Amino acid sequence: MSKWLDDDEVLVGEGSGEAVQLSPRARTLPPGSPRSGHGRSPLASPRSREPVPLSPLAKTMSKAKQLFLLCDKEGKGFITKQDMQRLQWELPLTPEQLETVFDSLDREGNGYLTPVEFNTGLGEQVELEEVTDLDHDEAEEELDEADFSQDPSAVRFVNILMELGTDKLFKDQQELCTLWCELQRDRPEMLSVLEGILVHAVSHLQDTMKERDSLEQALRRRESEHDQVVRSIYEEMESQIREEREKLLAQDSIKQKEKGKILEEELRMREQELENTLKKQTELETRMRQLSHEQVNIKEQNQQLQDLNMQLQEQVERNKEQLQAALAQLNLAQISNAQEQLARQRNVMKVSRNMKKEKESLLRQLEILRDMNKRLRDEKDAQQSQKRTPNVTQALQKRGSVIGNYLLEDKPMKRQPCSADELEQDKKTEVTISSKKHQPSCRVRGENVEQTQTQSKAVSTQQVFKVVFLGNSGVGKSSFIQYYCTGRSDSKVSTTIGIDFKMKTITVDSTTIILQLWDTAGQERFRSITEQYYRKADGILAMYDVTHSASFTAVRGWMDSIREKMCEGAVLMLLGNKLDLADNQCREVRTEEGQKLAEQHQALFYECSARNGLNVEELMNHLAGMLVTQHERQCEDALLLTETMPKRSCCA
Ligand SMILES: Nc1nc2c(ncn2[C@@H]2O[C@H](COP(=O)(O)OP(=O)(O)OP(=O)(O)O)[C@@H](O)[C@H]2O)c(=O)[nH]1
Repeated sequence: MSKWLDDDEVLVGEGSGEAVQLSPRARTLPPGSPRSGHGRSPLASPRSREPVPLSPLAKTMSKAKQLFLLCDKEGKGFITKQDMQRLQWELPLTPEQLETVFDSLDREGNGYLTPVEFNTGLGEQVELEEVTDLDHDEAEEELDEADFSQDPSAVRFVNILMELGTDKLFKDQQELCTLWCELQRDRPEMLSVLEGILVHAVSHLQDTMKERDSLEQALRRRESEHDQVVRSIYEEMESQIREEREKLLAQDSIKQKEKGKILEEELRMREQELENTLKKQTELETRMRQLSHEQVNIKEQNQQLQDLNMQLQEQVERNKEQLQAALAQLNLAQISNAQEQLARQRNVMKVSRNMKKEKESLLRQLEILRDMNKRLRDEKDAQQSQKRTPNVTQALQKRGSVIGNYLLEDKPMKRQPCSADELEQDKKTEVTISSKKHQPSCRVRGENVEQTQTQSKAVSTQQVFKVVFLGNSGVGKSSFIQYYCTGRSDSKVSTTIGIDFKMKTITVDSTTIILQLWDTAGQERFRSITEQYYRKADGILAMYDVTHSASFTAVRGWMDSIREKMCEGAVLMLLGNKLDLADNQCREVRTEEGQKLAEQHQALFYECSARNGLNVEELMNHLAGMLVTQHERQCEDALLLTETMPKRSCCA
């Protein structure tokens, strides 16, 4: 144990583990001491000036303290069973033995050892060993005593010591005995001095020992008090630490709860975001699938289009070839067209020449009519005057009213030619017509002029009405006229070029009238010619094909144009032809549409068939009646106008 302490220090104490340093006390012999003893007794020994060796207990305490510090490396102030295991490198003990030592030291059984418990317990254990060691030393001393008991002087000295009661004080009695023997032999006078010194020393030693004992007791008391104080401080500190720990735990738990709530909220938000993200992902995947599907479709379509493109390119090539062939044909057609156009121009020139001639003839007819009108007035005046003076009649007649002569002689009037060419070409179709009002006769061209009624009497009731047929090419104008005039239908009717006409004589309410049926060409190129004819027509028949909507669309234009240019008082009729085909799902123009258009233009409306003659007769009778009525109204108006006008101006 001396290796842990300096030689001049003494550690005493028990339980607390804290050694109390006592100042080294010089235990010197009085001056003049002959020689120092051998080791153990301080008396008259040269080594008595050396520091007093430590007591076993102090050494134990010091050792215990160091062992405790070794275990409590962290400086906790106590050690556990695990800390105790660190001593297995310092002490020759196994871990199990160390555990046993710990259990024996931990008398309270709380699982840890304070420094007091450790040092006290260890000290007690070491004391037992010391006691054992002391017994061993005593045995050795007894052996030594046995050595010097043979000397009578030594025996005597021992007896003296025993008498003094110091036999227990000096453990190294052999040196004293040797000193005693040497003094007795060499300086017997010094024996009394030695004895005095011994007595003095003994008393001093005894006092010192008593003082030491009292100090040790005081020290133990203080140590126990200190231990108690330290223990109470420890306990207080432990309770404070526990409270603080609980407080901290409580604060931590509140904070952790708040943090937990925040984290839960955050977690919820994250979950929401995650759900949204997952939804978006699902949508995107769906969209991706759709897109890929569409892409596949588009690829297929692309492929198809490429194939189609190839086919089209091939077709284009073929078409190019065909186009070139067509161009060649077109050139040929253009040449033939130019030739045809020349021929048409010639025809137009011819027609216009005819029209000019017709105009001149009409003018001449007008002149004749005026002339006749004048004569009729003269005759009327003559008749009136004859009524008043019957003898005058004969004279007037004689004076020569041309009309009167014609009437008396029953001589037919010479007709004025409508068209010079036509009159020359077809002389056999002459018809002599006259009227009560002495309308002039006229000669017309026509293949089927029907003379239904001719009266041999001088006064004829026949009137001529000019009826013009209009409409697109192919609607059946020529066929209609053909059927009306002949009562037959002909499927092979050639298209009309320019103008053609036929005549038909009919009787309406005992009035015989002649209908001049003007058949116009429906082709657009003759439009300007046809317009000339319906300007002065008495009746206009605008025709369309009920099985051909384009013809109905065209007839609207015709109707507008007719309305603009037709004479006042002329009768307008809208005709839907080819009614025989309307039942075979071929009808393209409904009856209501035709009626509506007719109403818009204040026109009569019929649907008919030039093939089977449906409604043909009826509508023409209706038209004729309207014409007669209209004519009579015009005549009445004219008569009224004439009567109201002064005679001079009338004649003029
Ligand atoms: N089924 C049927 N066919 C008709 C009728 N009317 C005329 N057609 C036929 O229609 C075709 C044309 O008839 P056209 O009389 O030449 O016609 P369009 O209006 O005179 O013709 P353009 O002279 O060119 O103005 C002929 O083949 C006729 O047979 C009808 O009522 N019924």
